[in-house]
Amino acid sequence: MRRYSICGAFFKVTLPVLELSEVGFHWPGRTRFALSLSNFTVDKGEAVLLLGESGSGKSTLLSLICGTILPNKGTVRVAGTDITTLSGGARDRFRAEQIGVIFQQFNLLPFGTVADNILLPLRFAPDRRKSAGDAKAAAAALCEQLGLPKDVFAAKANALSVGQQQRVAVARALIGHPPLIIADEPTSALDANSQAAFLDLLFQQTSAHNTSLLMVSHDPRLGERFDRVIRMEDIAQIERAAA
Ligand SMILES: Nc1ncnc2c1ncn2[C@@H]1O[C@H](COP(=O)(O)OP(=O)(O)OP(=O)(O)O)[C@@H](O)[C@H]1O
Repeated sequence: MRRYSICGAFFKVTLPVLELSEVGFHWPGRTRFALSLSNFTVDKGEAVLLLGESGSGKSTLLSLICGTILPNKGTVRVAGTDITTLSGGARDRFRAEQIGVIFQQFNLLPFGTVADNILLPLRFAPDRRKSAGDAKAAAAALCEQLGLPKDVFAAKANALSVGQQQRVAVARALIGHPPLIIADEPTSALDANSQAAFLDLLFQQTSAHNTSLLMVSHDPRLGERFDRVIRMEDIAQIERAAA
């Protein structure tokens, strides 16, 4: 938070948790897809749904936000830090500290236990570990809040149902309260009832900690649950050269 003084009166300004400015990106060696985006922000505690057709660059944008790829130009600020200025290793550590990621296929360690999977990001993120407090107890509490039975805590991830794996993926993203949660189509494989239940769980947790959420989906019906709905074409220009 910054404080500004105008005519002696102080105003507090909360910086966005995410801010991309004047970003340009194309995949190395590929000239057929280029993304440019002048400005996009997500505020603290805001839940934003990002819609877009297949191939419109949604996952590419999430990768730029997570710093797994770098833009050719522009800035990507997460919690006030321009991640394009960080080295590869520093970016990995920064991501582990600041961003909880829920992948489409959950990306759990299949032979790791539920506890191993939930605690994984804390291994690379000492500040997030501190903020989790007693990490094992925090993981167990998240399991309980997310409706995972106690006896699954020591089970291997590959022995869980899809719904249980999804809850583990949510717990892994939430542990230690990172300021930003990124979710890439986490509900695409679910029926309508399970989608609603998943969003209930996610919103309960993000609201409790004023966490920002950016979720990608193909499904505009989810929009009513979010503070803001945007389409890729509203925020980015995509150039697709002919083959
Ligand atoms: N690792 C990669 N290397 C090269 N090109 C890629 C890579 N990943 C995606 N692309 C290309 O970038 C473009 C946008 O793909 P992206 O996956 O970001 O779209 P999307 O909107 O997430 O699609 P979907 O909804 O189908 O997941 C496509 O032309 C795709 O072929």
